[in-house]
Amino acid sequence: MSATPRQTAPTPAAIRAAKGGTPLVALTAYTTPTARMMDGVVDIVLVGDSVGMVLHGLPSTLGVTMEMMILHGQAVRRGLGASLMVVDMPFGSYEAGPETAFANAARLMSETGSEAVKLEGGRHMADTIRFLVARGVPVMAHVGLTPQSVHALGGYKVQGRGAAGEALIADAQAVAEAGAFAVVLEKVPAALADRVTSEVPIPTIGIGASAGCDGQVLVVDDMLGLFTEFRPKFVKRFATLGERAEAAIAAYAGEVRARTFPAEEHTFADTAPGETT
Ligand SMILES: Nc1nc(=O)c2c([nH]1)NC[C@@H]1CN(c3ccc(C(=O)N[C@@H](CCC(=O)O)C(=O)O)cc3)CN21
Ligand SMILES: CC(C)C(=O)C(=O)O
Ligand SMILES: [Mg+2]
Repeated sequence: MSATPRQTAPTPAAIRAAKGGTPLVALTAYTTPTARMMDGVVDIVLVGDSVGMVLHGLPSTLGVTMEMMILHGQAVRRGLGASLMVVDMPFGSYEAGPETAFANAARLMSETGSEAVKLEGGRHMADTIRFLVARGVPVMAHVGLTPQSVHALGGYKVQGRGAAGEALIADAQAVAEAGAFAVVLEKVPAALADRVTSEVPIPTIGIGASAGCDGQVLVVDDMLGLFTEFRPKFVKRFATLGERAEAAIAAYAGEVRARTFPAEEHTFADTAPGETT
């Protein structure tokens, strides 16, 4: 939406209205300092349930709880003032029905201060999205590869290839018609992502989709090279901070063992005029 850092956060309505313009920039964040680094530089900050895999070592997003999303959401909120904050609804918190979904969405928003929630699913979640939107909960939808369905899908596979493309378009149309202000398209063929983007009236936010989407999202630890357990093809490493961190930790261990750290500059004399620390 803007090249220079934004001063105020866009509203969900502004995100919706940005369809077809300058691509929307989204990233995940899970902590205050990371949120501060991206505040106003990106349009949307997503407290993704990927936090379970990225920061907690879980094997999938299925074990992520409301309590985890609330704790990380509160941390991110403290670091943000000029980007829209969206919190993922965790597995099990919205699928049973609209009422349960509303209770949990309201809890996420009231306890974290987020402006919106995101949930996974297309046509089968349309009634729930409509219910939430009618009650003041802005909803970002997520179709294509929906990681909370990893076992039902049989892995983190490309979705919507061949004849399955029509069903994916119907999913994206359904969430738009239900009132979602944007939709994440994950791991779908580029040509399908372009078709969804041209046919669906809300912004498409791609991850493993296409540059033709109305915006892009990545997991921040992936693009910084901090998370290296697995690397989907759609991840570009804009930095290799993990390697640099490992080198720094090894250097520290070496200097401690060689007694070269701490050096004199890191230690304190018994008396020092004017020194208070
Ligand atoms: N660090 C991280 N990045 C993500 O993008 C991410 C998470 N965690 N956790 C939640 C979900 C899981 N996601 C994933 C996970 C794996 C692939 C993937 O492409 N995995 C394999 C292929 C597996 C297969 O084809 O069955 C790969 O090639 O790396 C894609 C999205 C996206 N989300
Ligand atoms: C990758 C994004 C879209 C997500 O859902 C997450 O980080 O959990
Ligand atoms: Mg997620």
